[in-house]
Amino acid sequence: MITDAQELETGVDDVIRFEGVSKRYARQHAPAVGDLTFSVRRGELVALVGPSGCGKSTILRMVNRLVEPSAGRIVVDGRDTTHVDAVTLRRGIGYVVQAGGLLPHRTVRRNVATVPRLLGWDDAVAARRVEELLDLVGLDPHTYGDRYPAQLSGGQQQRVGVARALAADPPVLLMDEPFGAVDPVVRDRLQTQFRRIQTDLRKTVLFVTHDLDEAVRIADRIAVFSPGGVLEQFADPRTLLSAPASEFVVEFVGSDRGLRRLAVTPVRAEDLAKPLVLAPGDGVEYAATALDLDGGQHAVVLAQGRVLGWVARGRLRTAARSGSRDARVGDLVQPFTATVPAEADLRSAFSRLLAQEAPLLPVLDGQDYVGALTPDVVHTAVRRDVVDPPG
Ligand SMILES: Nc1ncnc2c1ncn2[C@@H]1O[C@H](COP(=O)(O)OP(=O)(O)OP(=O)(O)O)[C@@H](O)[C@H]1O
Repeated sequence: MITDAQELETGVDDVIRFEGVSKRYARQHAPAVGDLTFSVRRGELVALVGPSGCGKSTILRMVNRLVEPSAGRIVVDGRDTTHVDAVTLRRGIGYVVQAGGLLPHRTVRRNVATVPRLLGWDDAVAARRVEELLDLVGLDPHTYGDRYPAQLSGGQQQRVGVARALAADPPVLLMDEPFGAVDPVVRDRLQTQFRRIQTDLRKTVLFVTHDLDEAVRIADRIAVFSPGGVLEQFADPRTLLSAPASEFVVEFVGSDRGLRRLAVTPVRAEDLAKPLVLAPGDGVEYAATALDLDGGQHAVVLAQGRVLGWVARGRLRTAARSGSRDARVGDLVQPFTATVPAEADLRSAFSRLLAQEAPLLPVLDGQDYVGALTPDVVHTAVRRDVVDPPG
């Protein structure tokens, strides 16, 4: 039992706090984790990354006391975990492992209901909760509820694992390589879906992954560890990629960190290109002259604030030279096959740009045109982060 006297002060927002925590396994010469101090705020997703054997799983498993620290203490929600009965502690903390860690002889429903049953929930309440959670993770309860884990794909098993960890609505989730056992396409989908769930539920999450790109995509902050569980840097993804704090982190994030940074760099209105804007009714002679004066190679064609497409300077010149007095910009306009939402990140925006023929893409805030994305815009935005790192 926890008494008020045992409640420990934490920073208002700290839900998990490591205070000088070390772990030395029996018969191991070097510590797996050495003198670790850091904390995770309420509603935050922190990814633990680092090379194999650097102590990530050990750190995670000390939170729910599957591994006991050799020194220091871990405070969860204001309580020193060593003062909480380990079984009670574990029931209050969701735990997701690779491949879902499902019980093979239990149906999906029974797997998800594991903790509610242990907590003695009423059967009807638990059953309702199970349906709700399967829906949340995108599995139709009627189709999948009565299947056994072996009758599911890897990605589906993983989703059941997430549903099971969320079943008793724990404030804290520990996830150990949860998407490690599925192929990259499924992994991508699971990450997106989990990020969406997390935006709604705002759990406090510790997430172990080998995959730096996964961490960059889903984490609010990333903790990079070197062998011996040494915390090298703890920062938001953009700062980590823009301003690595040590040689070890530079090496770990790799020479392509500029590319990785695209995923966490927003498209900013002030960076966008502002090509000449024409109307479909403008005559081609006027348009060709205007574009010459503007100095750009392309113009965007708008009608009542809506994007119709683009025209190239060369095409306008040719049409103007051919002397057709009635020719209008609207006759030459080429539609965009894609647009970029203003809230997009540069990685998705740039990949849309690469996938189509036009040398620029319109960026839209809702339906409104706010500027154009070009390769130069991408370059400027990424360079700015290097010169002027965030945070
Ligand atoms: N039960 C154990 N007994 C002895 N040594 C252990 C035990 N569990 C882990 N270790 C050692 O502790 C160190 C850290 O292991 P841990 O599994 O925490 O690392 P990790 O970063 O999660 O590795 P990986 O990314 O490969 O899963 C390793 O050197 C490992 O061999």
